[in-house]
Amino acid sequence: MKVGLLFGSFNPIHIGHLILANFMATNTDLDTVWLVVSPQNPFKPSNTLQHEFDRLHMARLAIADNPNLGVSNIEFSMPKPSYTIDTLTYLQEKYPSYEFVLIMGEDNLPLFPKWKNYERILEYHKVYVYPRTGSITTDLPDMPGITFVKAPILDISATFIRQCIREEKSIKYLLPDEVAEYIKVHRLYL
Ligand SMILES: Nc1ncnc2c1ncn2[C@@H]1O[C@H](COP(=O)(O)OP(=O)(O)OP(=O)(O)O)[C@@H](O)[C@H]1O
Ligand SMILES: O=C(O)c1ccc[n+]([C@@H]2O[C@H](COP(=O)([O-])O)[C@@H](O)[C@H]2O)c1
Repeated sequence: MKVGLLFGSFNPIHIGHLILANFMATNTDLDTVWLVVSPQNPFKPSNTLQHEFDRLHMARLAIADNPNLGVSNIEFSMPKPSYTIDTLTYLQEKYPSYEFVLIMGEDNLPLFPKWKNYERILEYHKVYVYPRTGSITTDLPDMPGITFVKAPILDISATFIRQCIREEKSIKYLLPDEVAEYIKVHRLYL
């Protein structure tokens, strides 16, 4: 089984993540895509970060009706911040017969050479990159094993959604209704 792993803060999950993950699961050689919710990205401040259990719950709500996608909370029981190489190693030990492919949006690529043991990630795993606006991917070191997937560009981000909520603007259609309702009921991101 070939499993794509989309690591992210999902703060909150939005249709960009969902279209990306579904596209990878249905238009590439991947059998399924798991969204791995990271408690703490080593490179991101935590001041705007919603509690990890809220982010996990929203991710589960968002993919509930999609058999192509799964959600993993594997990093919740691992040391923080969440280093992807450690999670990949752990998952590979847990599921030795699976092939794990790392999925990322193009915006993550310029900083990828600064990730913990990124060369080891490339040695053991393929990486599929989804295009994203505003990403500068020139002057990167030669990174074999990276595939750029041709797919529709989705100009949407969690930052924009958090800003809409703060400014009391509508977030309808930017994320699934169930997630919007959860955010409203629990008064998140205000
Ligand atoms: N619209 C998008 N197009 C392509 N990739 C995306 C998009 N949104 C998120 N991703 C990718 O999904 C993964 C998780 O992203 P993340 O949870 O940080 O979302 P985000 O919208 O970038 O959040 P934020 O705005 O808070 O930085 C990353 O690899 C990111 O590049
Ligand atoms: O392993 C690393 O050194 C590393 C450095 C930066 C980011 N990451 C991971 O990349 C993922 C993308 O994060 P985010 O916040 O952009 O959704 C998230 O799972 C982080 O833990 C991992």
